[in-house]
Amino acid sequence: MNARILEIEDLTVSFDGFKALNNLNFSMDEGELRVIIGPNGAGKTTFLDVITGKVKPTIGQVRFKGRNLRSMSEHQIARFGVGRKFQTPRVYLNLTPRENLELACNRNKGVFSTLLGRSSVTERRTVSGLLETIGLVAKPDIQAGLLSHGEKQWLEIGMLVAQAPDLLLVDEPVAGLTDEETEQTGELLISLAQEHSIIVIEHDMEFVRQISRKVTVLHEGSVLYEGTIEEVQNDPRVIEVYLGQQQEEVHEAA
Ligand SMILES: Nc1ncnc2c1ncn2[C@@H]1O[C@H](COP(=O)(O)OP(=O)(O)OP(=O)(O)O)[C@@H](O)[C@H]1O
Repeated sequence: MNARILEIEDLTVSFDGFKALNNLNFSMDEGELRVIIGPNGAGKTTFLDVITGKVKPTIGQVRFKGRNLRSMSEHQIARFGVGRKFQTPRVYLNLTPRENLELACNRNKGVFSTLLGRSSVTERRTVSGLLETIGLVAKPDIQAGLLSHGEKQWLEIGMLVAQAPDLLLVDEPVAGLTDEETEQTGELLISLAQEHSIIVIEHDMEFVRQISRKVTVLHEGSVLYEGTIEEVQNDPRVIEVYLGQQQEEVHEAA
């Protein structure tokens, strides 16, 4: 059995008395690719905020690699192995994909020395490996601003991977992507899951079906249900609070 990478016990986060997370319990093993779904306001973003240290638990604890994160700053937690990908890509648009990845590989060595100096052979090999992983071998030297939205997302994922995080948190990676880009993003995350533990928050159920092994459903700040995608889709409570509403939205939009 794999070791636990993340263990969350009795976690409550209150904002002025309102419980965004309410006595939440959660755990995942090393090497898992876990998808988290749930209606708007369920607490998904707050859940990621607590893992990265942006928000501290009001009650309860988050243990990552066996260590309670309470006393650690956001920066320390990032260095300890938690990488986070936000919804909007945060890449340097005026630099090329190769330069963006070089910066990420050298983040600890200082930005200016990287821009001015030559990268070492090892770093170049790492960068070319990353370009291959994220499917940008054909476009290493164009301005990142000219990449499609999906390609920018992959570039940012590559920049996170360059930091070799143990746990990768990915917030709605396929919002606004084409069907083809969505599928390629799924393939990328599945391939990364061989070396990293990954949590993905997503609303796109087609995408969830593509990538997921185990799905956690959040509702009103707690775990409502956990299971395979088939189990989740057939659970009456999940249908009532989330999937049923999604169906209605699709019909209304049609
Ligand atoms: N800083 C804050 N102060 C007060 N309330 C907050 C704060 N952050 C989040 N909340 C509230 O906590 C609840 C959970 O919010 P959260 O953003 O975590 O949900 P979510 O599941 O990510 O929703 P969405 O899918 O819409 O992004 C919401 O009701 C939100 O209004």
